[in-house]
Amino acid sequence: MAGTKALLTLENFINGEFVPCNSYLDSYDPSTGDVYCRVPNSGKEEIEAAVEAARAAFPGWSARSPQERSQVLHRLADLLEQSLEELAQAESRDQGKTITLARTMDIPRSVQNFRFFASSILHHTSECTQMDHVGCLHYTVRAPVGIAGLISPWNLPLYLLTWKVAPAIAAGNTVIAKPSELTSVTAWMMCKLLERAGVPPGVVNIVFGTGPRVGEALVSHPEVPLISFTGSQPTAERITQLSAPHCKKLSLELGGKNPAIIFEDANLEECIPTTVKSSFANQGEICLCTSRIFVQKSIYSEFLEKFVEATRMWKVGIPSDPSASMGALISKAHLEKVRSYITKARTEGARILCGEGVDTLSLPPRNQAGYFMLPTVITDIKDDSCCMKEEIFGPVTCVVPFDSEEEVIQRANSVKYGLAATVWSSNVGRIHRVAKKLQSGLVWTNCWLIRELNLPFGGMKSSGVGREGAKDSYEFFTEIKTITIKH
Ligand SMILES: NC(=O)C1=CN([C@@H]2O[C@H](COP(=O)(O)OP(=O)(O)OC[C@H]3O[C@@H](n4cnc5c(N)ncnc54)[C@H](O)[C@@H]3O)[C@@H](O)[C@H]2O)C=CC1
Ligand SMILES: N/C(=C\C=C\C(=O)O)C(=O)O
Repeated sequence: MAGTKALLTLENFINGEFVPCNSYLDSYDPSTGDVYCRVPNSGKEEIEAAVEAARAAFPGWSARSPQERSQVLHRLADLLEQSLEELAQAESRDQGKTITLARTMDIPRSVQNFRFFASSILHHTSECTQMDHVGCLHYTVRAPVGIAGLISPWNLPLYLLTWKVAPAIAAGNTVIAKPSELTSVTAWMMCKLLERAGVPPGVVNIVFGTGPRVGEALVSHPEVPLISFTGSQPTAERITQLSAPHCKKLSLELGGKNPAIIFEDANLEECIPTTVKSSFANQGEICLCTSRIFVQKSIYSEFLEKFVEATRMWKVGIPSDPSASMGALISKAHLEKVRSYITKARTEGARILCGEGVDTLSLPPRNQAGYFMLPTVITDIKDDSCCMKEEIFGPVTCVVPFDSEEEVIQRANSVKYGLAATVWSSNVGRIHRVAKKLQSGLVWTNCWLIRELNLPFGGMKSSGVGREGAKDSYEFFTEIKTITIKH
């Protein structure tokens, strides 16, 4: 444990109050490798206290009208927006992402998550059918499920936490959230705003700590009937096992091995910068990032040359540098894992065209121990290489050629994941055909990461179970009942 004097020390937020913990974890600044924060190392005891608070708050909160809950969400969105700069600085320091990304994407999207669900909760309708021949009318009603367990990852900390908290409380649930132990700061900062927004004590409880300890205590708790999780596939498997004895409702948003398919009639002027971004945004630490680029043979050489040139312009810098496109990776262990894939690719005879081991990264002396690496492009790699099959979750992308539409669809679908694909072509018929055949929950054509929050978000195959979005999140966070009236 590092010296604790100047360290930022977080506390759990239970029943509307900050509560100290008797044990703490070190949290690192990814840009320097220094410990700068202490995160509560909570366990069963803290989960018990949070469950008690959430249970007590449920009758009052769930009885409020959607309009009343909506107003609270709007107030919270406004307060987050007023703190945008402070939150962006904190997110960038805690996660290693650039300040520019935190300012323009993470925090604005967190604000938008509350505004979006504050609005969408007002517009749901229920179903009604009639059976005149037996004198019956049938209709459905929905009710909040109860205490929602929300587990979020380290790559988009506040963005993904609020994407769960907002729909859960909008629908009338009370929540216990567990952010990643690697990036807990902005969740803790949000807790400071809850009372002013009018969130009653116990409606939002945030308990910090590790997955195996506090995460499992939350998942296993019999009074938490639903778990919404975003993270890795092995953790999802564990959560599924622990939930099974209780038949919990599960929403699992997992990883990807996302293909970009680039046909010879693609507009490369748009495709290249967007594919650099889709490969390396947030250090490649977004489940939607591209990591396999299939390019039609006739334009392969041209694409590769221009893509590598554009990748070399994707500036790696310290997170606080507003001109940087990429900051530091989340942790030393993760950096080593990502690098190990490049070593494996090299051993298999693949070529590294730029980045790790090819180009030189220059950093200020203070940041030499930070978790930085250059965006890396691999080619001459086989489809069955681990770099083409496994989620690397870092700034590494593979580029390979293809001949025909049928072939590329089959190769794009040949991994266990099915989250997000991009297709680049100016032939609209082909775009529809290919998009339809891809085993992918999301297909972006001639663009990437343009989000329509109303529509279903999520993956197929090992990329997850369930969808999130206006209607999908509402359905997940409520139980439906069918009522029959004989008249
Ligand atoms: N959204 C995504 O697709 C993400 C994918 N990943 C992938 O996962 C790999 C490992 O990253 P991790 O941080 O270890 O991801 P993870 O899946 O272990 O962590 C995500 C969240 O789950 C919690 N958690 C971990 N074990 C748990 C358990 N047994 N019960 C309940 N909660 C648990 C963590 O504390 C964190 O809050 C990454 O290299 C990346 O490939 C990681 C984060 C996000
Ligand atoms: N779930 C993830 C990203 C979601 C993005 C969005 O909702 O826009 C992830 O990277 O884990």
